[in-house]
Amino acid sequence: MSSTTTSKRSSGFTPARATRSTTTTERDLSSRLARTPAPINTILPPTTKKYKAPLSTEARARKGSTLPSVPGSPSKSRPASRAGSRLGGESDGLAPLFPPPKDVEDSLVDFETVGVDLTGDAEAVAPLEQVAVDKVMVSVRVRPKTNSHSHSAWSVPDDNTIHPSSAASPTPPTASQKFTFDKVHTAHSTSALYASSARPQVHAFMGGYNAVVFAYGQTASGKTYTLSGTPEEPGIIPRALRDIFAFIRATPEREYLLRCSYLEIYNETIYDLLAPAAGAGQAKGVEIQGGGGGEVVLSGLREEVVTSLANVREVLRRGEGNRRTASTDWNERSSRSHSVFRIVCESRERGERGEDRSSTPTTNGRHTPGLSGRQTPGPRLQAKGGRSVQSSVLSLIDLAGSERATSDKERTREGRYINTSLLTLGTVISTLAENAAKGKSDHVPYRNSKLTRMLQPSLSGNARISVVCTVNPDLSAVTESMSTLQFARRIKGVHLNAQKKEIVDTDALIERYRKEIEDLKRRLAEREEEASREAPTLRTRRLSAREQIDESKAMTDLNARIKQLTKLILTSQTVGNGDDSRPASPVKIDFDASPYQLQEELLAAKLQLESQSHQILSLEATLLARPDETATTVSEEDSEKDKLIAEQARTIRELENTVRENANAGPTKEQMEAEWEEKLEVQIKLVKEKEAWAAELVRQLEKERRIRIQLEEERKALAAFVSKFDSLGMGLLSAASSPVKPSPGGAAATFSSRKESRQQPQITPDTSPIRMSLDLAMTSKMHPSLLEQMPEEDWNDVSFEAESWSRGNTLSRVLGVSSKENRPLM
Ligand SMILES: Nc1ncnc2c1ncn2[C@@H]1O[C@H](COP(=O)(O)OP(=O)(O)OP(=O)(O)O)[C@@H](O)[C@H]1O
Repeated sequence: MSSTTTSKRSSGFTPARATRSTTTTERDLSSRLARTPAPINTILPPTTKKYKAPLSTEARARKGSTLPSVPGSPSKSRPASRAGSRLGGESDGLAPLFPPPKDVEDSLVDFETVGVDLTGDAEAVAPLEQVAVDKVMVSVRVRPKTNSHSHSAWSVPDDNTIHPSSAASPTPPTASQKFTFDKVHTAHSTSALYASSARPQVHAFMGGYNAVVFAYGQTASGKTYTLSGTPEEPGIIPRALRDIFAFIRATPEREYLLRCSYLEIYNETIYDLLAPAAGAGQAKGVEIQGGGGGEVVLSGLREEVVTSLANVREVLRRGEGNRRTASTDWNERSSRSHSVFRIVCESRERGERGEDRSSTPTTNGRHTPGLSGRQTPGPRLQAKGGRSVQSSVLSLIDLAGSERATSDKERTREGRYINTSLLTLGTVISTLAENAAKGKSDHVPYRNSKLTRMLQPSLSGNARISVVCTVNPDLSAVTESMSTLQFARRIKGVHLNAQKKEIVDTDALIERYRKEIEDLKRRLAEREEEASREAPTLRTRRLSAREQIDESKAMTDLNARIKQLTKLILTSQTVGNGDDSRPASPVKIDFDASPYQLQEELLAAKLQLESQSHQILSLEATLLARPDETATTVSEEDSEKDKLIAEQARTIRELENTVRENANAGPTKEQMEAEWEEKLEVQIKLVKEKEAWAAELVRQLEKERRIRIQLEEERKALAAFVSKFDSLGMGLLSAASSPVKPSPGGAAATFSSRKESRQQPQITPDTSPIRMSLDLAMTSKMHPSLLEQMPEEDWNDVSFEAESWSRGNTLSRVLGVSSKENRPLM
């Protein structure tokens, strides 16, 4: 069992179901209304027509009814009207005050059966004030047993009496244990209860009286079920709303403005259930102002203008969704607050075209009758002094139930607030009843709780009040049920004196709207008149295009505002059947539109028609011009298209696959970059090494080149010397004295033979700084030594300078001259 406070969302009723039944019945009603003069008000005196239902005590008594009398039921406090006596049958005309339909649908028939045929006789109208009820209407509803095997604690011997059953009390009930009320209900259905206990208040409200209906009782006794109901069994609130709209439809001589508000009193704070933040629990509290004998003003409470049943249902649903409910030891969805659904109704008489009838009095001071030719209380009110608007409030209250302390702290705290406010309500009621019974005027502690303070104007007399006390049939709840019945008995003693409220035109919203509409219409007419004074062509020439657009926009705006305001004011013609399920009429004529606008609309419609017929003609022509093979062409085209589409789809699939594969298979870009960076570094390192090696190689080559040059020079010098030596014949001389035997051919031949065994300077791998034998070998091959490059014949041509040779020990030193100086002599 959850102990959290939550929003109550599901209670309500099924719009569709409620709607269907309404539609049929209300259509019947409309047709009947068209045939017969419409009734003025359901709470007006009756005709001689039959009534099968419970009449008030007095009516029953007068009629000599066989029905048992109802002790303590509402009594008439004022004299019967002339109308009542004149109409015969019912002597005082009060009997149908609580018309008794079998079902809610029948309620609509009541508008006809209750109606008074007053055609042409204004004097026959019974003043509404004179049919005021001066006592609270009290009903008891015993909830059905949840366990069929258990015994009910209560016996209901007739429609008005209740006492403890033998299961609850073995001895016969004493007088104080027998309770008599206006009605005792035991049925599962709310239909009969609504008809007897709430509809009269709803009708009084529509007639200009404040009215209050509230449910009082122990927790889980059925208060919310009675007020809100279920989708299958609508409660008092949805039924009342349906009746309100039916009432407007049946009253063509008046126009209405309806506003709704929905609040709850939780832990002694008032919350607006329609405030946008209400659902989030952040709604600002509502303050009660005034109340000292006058009206209370609920400052900060949002009121929404409603124009249809669907509209008001939406408001109701929204508010119910924001109510605080929680699971308790006794009720799975217990209301943790008192909730109040309020409807404000402003109404006034209307003329033939909706204008203010009160402003067109006839010469004899009376007012022109409406279309139906029937009279309403309106003219009489007007005669009292100037324009007036009736304003009334209907409050439908679902009180939280009294309860014992629970194991849950939060629930106990809530329960304490609930019990305190209910106790205050009980005290207020007791004091009021005592004051009324003993003619006293003791202080009434209205201010001790928000609930009683808010109800002060109603409880102090200025409202029709109906209370439904709900009773739990369980034997375990006898004490609480007894206490509920005692409260019901006490409240029966409270005296009421409800008065109609007439407010001056400036205070009423309906009047403000009507005035604004009239003002807007006047401005529109002025503009039209101005426009019609000039010929259209002249006007078009005089005004610039911009001015024409502005003017047209201003006219449209004026018309839109007029329409908007007109929509808010409900009349029998404009109010829908409420379910919004009937398809809209194809032709909608706005009777409030100006001739100028109607002409404009007509012209636009004609132009649209013309252009549409042109379009149709040209389409027909195109169709005819098409060759017969259209069908095949079309199918071929279609198959081509299909192919193309299939191909495109395949390509897309392939591309998607490729993308997917690529995404899965290959390394990522980052990985590639890292890998390539590594490779690049290796390459750079290699290049650097090669550069270093190349530089070293160049250095070695330079060195070798210098050595070769030197050797070359030495060789040349030597060759020159040898040749010189030979030419001087010194070779033979020396050979004689030399231990070395001169070879045949002289020094040149010796030189030549020695050449063979000559040693070449080599760069070995050991000498290379980088020890790359292969490269070095290749380099040696690529760069052969200069000696090797010298052609063989050159050696033979070499001549030596004998003098140079003789001057030095070593060859170079011997030569001691440049190669140029030692150039061989030719
Ligand atoms: N007349 C009835 N017929 C059938 N079921 C009913 C009737 N009255 C009450 N119930 C059922 O009894 C249960 C309790 O009713 P409900 O919530 O209306 O009590 P409550 O008095 O509003 O309680 P609380 O004060 O805790 O909010 C609900 O399940 C409701 O459907």
